[in-house]
Amino acid sequence: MSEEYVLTFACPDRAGVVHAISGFLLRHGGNILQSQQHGDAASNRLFMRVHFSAPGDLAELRADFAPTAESLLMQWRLADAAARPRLLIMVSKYGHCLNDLLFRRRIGELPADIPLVVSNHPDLADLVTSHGIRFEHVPVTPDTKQDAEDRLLALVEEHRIDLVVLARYMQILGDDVCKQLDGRAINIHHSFLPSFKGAGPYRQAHVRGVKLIGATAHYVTADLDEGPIIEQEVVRVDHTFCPDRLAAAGRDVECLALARAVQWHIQHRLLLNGNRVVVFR
Ligand SMILES: Nc1nc2c(c(=O)[nH]1)N[C@@H](CN(C=O)c1ccc(C(=O)N[C@@H](CCC(=O)O)C(=O)O)cc1)CN2
Repeated sequence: MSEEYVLTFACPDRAGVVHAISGFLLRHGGNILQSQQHGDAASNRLFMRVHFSAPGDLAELRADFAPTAESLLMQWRLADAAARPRLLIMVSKYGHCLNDLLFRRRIGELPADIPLVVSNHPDLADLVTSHGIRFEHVPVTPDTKQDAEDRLLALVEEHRIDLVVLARYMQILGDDVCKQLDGRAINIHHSFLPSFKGAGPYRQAHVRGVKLIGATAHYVTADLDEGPIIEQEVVRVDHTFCPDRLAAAGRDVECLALARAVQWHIQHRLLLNGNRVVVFR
């Protein structure tokens, strides 16, 4: 019986890479469903995403592909396209992005399991439990920050989490957590980065008198709001918008940018290229 898989890789760009991929697929009776590639001139690296169907199993495919990947100096991943990833969502007091993701999961648009939601405030417990999902309140103070982050990593391990989603979580994660979650944590920043990093971007935007505000979904790194950008969305504003109205206008674009980024990550459409992201939409 054929299963569906997604092969993603990056490697030094050279003649013969696509030939090697097609040879691998032919050996396994593979049928390409979607293939995308990007040749990055600056780094002379080739990025590819190949969605294909093939009989056989993941372990067998991985074992057969490994020597090819090694010979081409590939950074690669071969995933089961039907596997349901496990998400841990983190939130503070603003629940619009959390609510949007929970709704998308409930209607089947977001094909992922959400074993639990973690928050440093109790405010959104009812929303989470109304979806039948565990809510874990992990308060954060300067004295408890390390314990809170240890707890987070323990929960990630205990629940076999594939992706941590910071859905307007308003605490800065420490260097160790960021290292442990490298490439596996996405944040929604409520500005059109690189403008207005850090706290209070809508207040900053109001002071600056901007005519566009936006939201940026990015991978989390130790450098606050500097992580590789995955998706951005903007909305027009004007001089009549106070900071609260800017925040209200921003809510929809925050939800949209984050939902797209999470969806693309779990569909294996995102490949890191240094501090940039190749997005095979
Ligand atoms: N290591 C990282 N941690 C976090 C990131 C990140 O990119 N790297 N993104 C933030 C989210 N964020 C903006 O999107 C953000 C959150 C919090 C702050 C901030 O100054 N927080 C204060 C406390 C605020 C409060 O208690 O209400 C602080 O931590 O001192 C700025 C930006 C999530 N974490």
